[in-house]
Amino acid sequence: MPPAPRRSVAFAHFDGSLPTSSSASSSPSPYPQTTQSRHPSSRVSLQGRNRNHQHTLSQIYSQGQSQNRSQGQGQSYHQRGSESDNYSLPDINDRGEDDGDEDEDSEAVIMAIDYKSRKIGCAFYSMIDQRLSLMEDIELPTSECLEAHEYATPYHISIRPTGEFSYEAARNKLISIKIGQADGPILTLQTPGDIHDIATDQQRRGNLLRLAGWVNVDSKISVGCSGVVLTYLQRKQAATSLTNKAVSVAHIEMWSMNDTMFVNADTICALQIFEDESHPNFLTQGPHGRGKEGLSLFGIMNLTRSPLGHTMLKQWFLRPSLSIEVINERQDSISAFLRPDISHMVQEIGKSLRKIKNVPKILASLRKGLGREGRSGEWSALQQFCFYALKIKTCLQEMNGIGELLIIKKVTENFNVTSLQAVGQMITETIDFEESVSLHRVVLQRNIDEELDETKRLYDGLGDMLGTVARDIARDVPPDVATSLNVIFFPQIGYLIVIPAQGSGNTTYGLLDDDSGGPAYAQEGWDLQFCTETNWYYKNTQMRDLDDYFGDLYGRVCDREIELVHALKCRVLQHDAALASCATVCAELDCLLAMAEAAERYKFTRPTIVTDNVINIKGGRHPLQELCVSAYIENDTLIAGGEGVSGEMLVDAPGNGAPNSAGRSRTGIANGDGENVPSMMLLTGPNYSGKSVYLKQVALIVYMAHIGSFLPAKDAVIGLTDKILTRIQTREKLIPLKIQSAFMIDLQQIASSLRLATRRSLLIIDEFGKGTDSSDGAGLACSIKRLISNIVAQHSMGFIQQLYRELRT
Ligand SMILES: Nc1ncnc2c1ncn2[C@@H]1O[C@H](COP(=O)(O)OP(=O)(O)OP(=O)(O)O)[C@@H](O)[C@H]1O
Repeated sequence: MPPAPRRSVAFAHFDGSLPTSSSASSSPSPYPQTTQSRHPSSRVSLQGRNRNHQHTLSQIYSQGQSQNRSQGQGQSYHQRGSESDNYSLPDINDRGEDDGDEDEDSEAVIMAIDYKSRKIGCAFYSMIDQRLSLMEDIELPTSECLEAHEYATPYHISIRPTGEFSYEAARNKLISIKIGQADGPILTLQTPGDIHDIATDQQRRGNLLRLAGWVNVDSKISVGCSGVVLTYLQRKQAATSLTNKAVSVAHIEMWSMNDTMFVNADTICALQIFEDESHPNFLTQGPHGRGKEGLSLFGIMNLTRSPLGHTMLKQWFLRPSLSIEVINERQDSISAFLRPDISHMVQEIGKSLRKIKNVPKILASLRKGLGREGRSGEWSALQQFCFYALKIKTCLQEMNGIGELLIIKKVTENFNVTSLQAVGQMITETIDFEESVSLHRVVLQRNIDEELDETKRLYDGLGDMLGTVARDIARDVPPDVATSLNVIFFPQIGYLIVIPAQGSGNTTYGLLDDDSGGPAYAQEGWDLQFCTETNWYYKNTQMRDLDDYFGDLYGRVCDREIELVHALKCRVLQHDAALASCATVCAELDCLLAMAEAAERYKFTRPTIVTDNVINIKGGRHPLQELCVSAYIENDTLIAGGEGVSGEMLVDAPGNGAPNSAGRSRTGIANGDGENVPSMMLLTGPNYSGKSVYLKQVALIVYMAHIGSFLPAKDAVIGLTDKILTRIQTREKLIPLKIQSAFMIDLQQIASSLRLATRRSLLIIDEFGKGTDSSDGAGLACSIKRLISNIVAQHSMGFIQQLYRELRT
């Protein structure tokens, strides 16, 4: 794994448009609250830019304090920031004149971004509404690893020292400050010196509990980023002496990226989307060892053939899409790849994909410069990639009737035949793979360079030549020494005469007459270089002539080969962009083929994705449970968010032996046929009747629909759903302070879910309140139902599994 880039922080001043989020404050947000209406500029500042330049995520953005501010100052800020990790924040006083412009400052957004252990976290503070927003930590697979790059950005960037990103320090900072009244600021930032004296232990505990209800304190990297932002604000406040204008945090919230469904760690865990099992091999266990996918949705659907496909599919699973175009496009491709008449072609493409290695990683390694000339395995992987990419393109072109697919368009545009052929040919003509394997280094073909060929020829004949020289020298030595005299070549030392050490019965001749371990023979003019137990090594004039004339032939071969491989690398890297984009499309193709294969294997069907706020599943199944029971009973679901009126439906548990009961609809929302469609469902039933499985089944089906997959259902109409929120499992171990009871964790989970829920969220609640007295639990369930009804009044969709019979009666 490449070393994690150093941590960093962004200080950004956007135009005031932010991604949507659910706030801890009840005050109306000036920003659009629906996914559809998110301001595009927030994507430019965070997603748009960083999607193209993932590397820059490890840097710090601070958009020009204003676009008008002198460029020189912005640049020097940037440069100073890039000089050293220890670069301190811009001297606020230095910028005093500019900061005098309070209007500009009041619209500033300060953002911190951190990348650590393959996860990225982010937090930002918006001056305009005193809002501190934290992101769920997002996993970035290795191929997307961040590298520090210099980009010309319209932001002020400062790389901050690692210490400022400390999770503990950030959490302590958040909980150490007095939290204001509901209608006042949540946090009032004091100067750094004051901060720890403010809250009592009891207040700190209370603050932590409240904080855990607002944001996911398990998103450690984002929490660390929020600490950096707060530190910046504190310093700024201290430096500008705006004592009468204390910096306050009025809202704390979670935010998610545009066009991505919000699925937090609780949901991923509760729905078994990923399931890390420690590897059976002891050596690969541990914090940095590779895990093993257990029984999980990703585990059963990851039928990708290439490492690139695996990585991309994981990304698709981690970030389900909210773009109906993206989802439909994936579904179209899956439908096409399932056509029986092209199945043999699809198989061929699958075989080709299997041969494709992690090309972006190889290219990144080649890009790193001199000394990184690639191993023969990497060159072979690139060569194979070119060959199989061309084969895939040919196969796709031969498939009739699927030319309209976007993936085909992408293949046509991104599989640059000229580049692929050129790179493939260059590598084939240059590298001798058989020799490379046997010699464990990159060996080049003959006939590509005269100098290399000549040196190799000399090197190949070196053994004979040295034999001739040895025989020549042997003429002048006693016969019994001549038989064992030799001439050899040592790298670095050069050509040497080898005389055996004096053995038993040997006579000592010449200069040396030591009969205890000396050489068998030595001549005048022979300079001793070194000796071992068995041999003595000399240089004479002849050896020196050989050194001068031939030198280190092997070294010359290797040096020349390195030069030529470097030249090859430079030529190949001219096609870098073409190869990288081709690899990305191959990964996408691999994911689509994997989803098509999963659809066929598990009998999934194509859903209809709509913008209406509805979930209508006919004959739905739980994709994992159905693999574990001999006969899985299918169940229907119909809920919808409607205009104005909230609806709820009381249904009996679907049962694991009987088909889903119809359910008695109460105040439902009328659908097109005049029937009432509930927007909330309360599910009751005896133990072991399949309630939990049913709830998870619905959530999983909605989740899978947003990945673009086919679904385990006879038929489904799924409305775009911005969040899947769950209160299913109590994940005690992730809460860092042991001041919460299991019941408190339940309450926090439900509190944060209710806070995050919007009109298009799916909320699943199972076994809530079981940690307390049953009458208290029933009361809590009732109040939560009422709260949900309020959200439902804003047209959200929700499920509650009600465990209390009291409520039913
Ligand atoms: N639709 C189904 N078809 C077949 N088997 C099912 C179905 N749904 C659930 N099961 C099986 O029934 C068992 C019980 O399911 P589940 O845990 O969801 O019940 P429950 O009602 O939530 O139980 P409890 O009230 O004890 O929490 C599971 O082992 C599951 O495999």
